[in-house]
Amino acid sequence: MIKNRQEMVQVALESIRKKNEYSPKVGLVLGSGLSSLAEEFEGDTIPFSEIDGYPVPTVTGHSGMLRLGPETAVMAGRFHYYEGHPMDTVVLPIFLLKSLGVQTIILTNAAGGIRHDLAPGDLVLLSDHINLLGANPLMGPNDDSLGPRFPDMSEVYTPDLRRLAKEIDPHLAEGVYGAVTGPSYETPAEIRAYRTLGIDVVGMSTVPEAIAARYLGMRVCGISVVTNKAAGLGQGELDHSEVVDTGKKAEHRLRRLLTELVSAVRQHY
Ligand SMILES: O=P(O)(O)O[C@H]1O[C@H](CO)[C@@H](O)[C@H]1O
Ligand code: HPA
Repeated sequence: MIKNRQEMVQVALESIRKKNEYSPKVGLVLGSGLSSLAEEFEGDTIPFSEIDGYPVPTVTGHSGMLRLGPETAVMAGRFHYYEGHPMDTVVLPIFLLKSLGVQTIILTNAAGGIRHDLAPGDLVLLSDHINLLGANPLMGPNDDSLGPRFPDMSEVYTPDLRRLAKEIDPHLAEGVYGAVTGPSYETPAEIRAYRTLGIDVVGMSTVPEAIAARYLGMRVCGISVVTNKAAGLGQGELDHSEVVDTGKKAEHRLRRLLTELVSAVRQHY
């Protein structure tokens, strides 16, 4: 299985290297409705369809492009477990970013707000996560040359990066992200249960990527855009088109945070 993943990385890397030779140190993954933020970062745009062996996102709001430049590699779109991908594919972008030279990764997502003070449009800096996916991307044989069999997860979201983000946006909320499989949204009873577990925002991504990135020794920053109040807390039904629309509306504040965070990271490390 591991060989398979590393082969996938190698094949993808070779096709990218035919297009350019950049080795940026900062990587970003853009969640639902956030793909157009890729244009903020300098680089060549490589559609996922031109990366050998790479899948194409099936979810609206994920454009499916890599923007690869001298300073940043931006994945505009991601692969979710609920799309039917194996975990190896869900975290393929993270292994690929690592092989491109990325040392610091900023993971963004759209999420439902569970904590009462969180409203649609708010940004939440992730302080920690709870994995409710029932799977871990590191299951299977371990390649000790990449990372340890039992990687520590006591500080997944690098404190230094959280401090830098709070300096840029002092009003940034912080919270715990809970990852569920989806694709059905949660029931109100599940949301009440997740609140008692200590989950502040809920979504269907990010955690496998964060685990893989820590395993590979990267610094990790996670940022959720609250696109809706979680099930049972707001009015009406949840709808992915509203998630995408609200994500787009929050782009202005996120744009500033991401661009300034990237420059702070470049100065800091
Ligand atoms: O986490 P991202 O990719 O931003 O997407 C979020 O939005 C979708 C649900 O509306 C789910 O895929 C959820 O995880
Ligand atoms: O309410 C939600 N639940 C799960 N995933 C989500 N992604 C955006 N909003 C949500």
